[in-house]
Amino acid sequence: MSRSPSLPERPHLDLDPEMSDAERLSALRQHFERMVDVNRELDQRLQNADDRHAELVDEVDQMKARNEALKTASYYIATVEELTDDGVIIKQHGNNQEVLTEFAPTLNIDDIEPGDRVAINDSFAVQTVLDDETDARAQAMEVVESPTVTYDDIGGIDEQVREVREAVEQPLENPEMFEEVGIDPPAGVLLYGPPGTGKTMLAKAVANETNASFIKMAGSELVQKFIGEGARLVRDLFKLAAEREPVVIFIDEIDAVASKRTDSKTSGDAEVQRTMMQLLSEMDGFDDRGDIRIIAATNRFDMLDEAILRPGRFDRLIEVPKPAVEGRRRILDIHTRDMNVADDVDLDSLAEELDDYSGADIASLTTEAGMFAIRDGRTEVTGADFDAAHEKLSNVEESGTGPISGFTDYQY
Ligand SMILES: Nc1ncnc2c1ncn2[C@@H]1O[C@H](COP(=O)(O)OP(=O)(O)OP(=O)(O)O)[C@@H](O)[C@H]1O
Repeated sequence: MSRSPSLPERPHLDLDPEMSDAERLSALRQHFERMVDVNRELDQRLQNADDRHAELVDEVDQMKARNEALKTASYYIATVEELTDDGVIIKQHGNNQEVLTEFAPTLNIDDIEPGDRVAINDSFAVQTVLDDETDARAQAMEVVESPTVTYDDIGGIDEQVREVREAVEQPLENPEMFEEVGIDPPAGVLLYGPPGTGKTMLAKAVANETNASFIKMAGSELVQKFIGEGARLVRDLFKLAAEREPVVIFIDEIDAVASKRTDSKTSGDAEVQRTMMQLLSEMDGFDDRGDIRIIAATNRFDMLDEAILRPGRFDRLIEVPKPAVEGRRRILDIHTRDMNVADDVDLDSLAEELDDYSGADIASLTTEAGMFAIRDGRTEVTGADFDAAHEKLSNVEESGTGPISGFTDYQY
């Protein structure tokens, strides 16, 4: 803060008793003029201080207004259910409480429809209609117009690729076949198996090969990140899919929203249940959804609620295991095809050694081997680099500190 400048010096009147009257008069006149100057300066300063005071009062008023606005801005979020003659029925997010309430007079009732998200104050009166949910949607869903993964990028799970193609590709490309034969195509495909075995890749590759868009939603995020919004986001997911046909919907970690019912009645469980019920109801209305195929994935098959496995829902189960030795060899091929690999690298014996490695582990191994070469200032990756990478990843396994996905014991 700046200090105010010191006050002007008070003029001093020095009258010598020896002075003549004329000299005295002149001294008094000069003194008077100096006093007038000081007075003028003080006046000016007073004026400045008044101006500054007015400015500060203005600032305080603005801060008060902003503070008020901030206080009243802590609204709750609700969804409009129905507009009635007696008022509007809203449902609060989080606790699902239904309330008959009214709109703030500033809102135009004609702009509001059932399904709109609104902000409500402490007395439940609707204050604002919120924008479309595109933000939450964008955060909760990964949308890829045309994924680039192809079946050639996936190794060691040929049988699974074939099954997924049959269940997902056929209904998208030859729907008339199913009509002629008189059967419904599988509604949903559930891929289950340990992490990092290529489940996501498989879903992306199918979308790519059928020129479909790919929309991914992670079950865990629905219940952890978007608390209270899971059911709505599931509804949005299917709405968005309908806008983008043909499309492959991929729900990763479906166990997070579709695990067996527990006895506890905590609100968290209730929220998960609501999300699952929404998913089931969307899937049940699937017949007339046209070019939408749905694939889910889980590492925890044992946890799944049987309700989601009923016919018409996820009725095609495909296990995606860790690759056997030939699969590992193929995955090594895939992940080294763009690498500058030295002649001494023996991928056959490496594949033998990588027992229990998932596809993702093999991808990490090749990257790690490349890093060893780079650290050494080489552009060619040698057998020793692969050995060093293997040893490093095995140490990670022993210390149990991951990132290696395949080394955790998952029950599936
Ligand atoms: N079968 C495979 N062939 C080639 N690469 C693979 C294979 N499986 C995994 N990978 C590699 O591992 C990465 C992760 O695989 P992906 O995300 O498909 O596994 P996931 O089974 O979906 O895992 P999670 O269950 O953890 O979601 C891929 O991007 C790829 O580099």
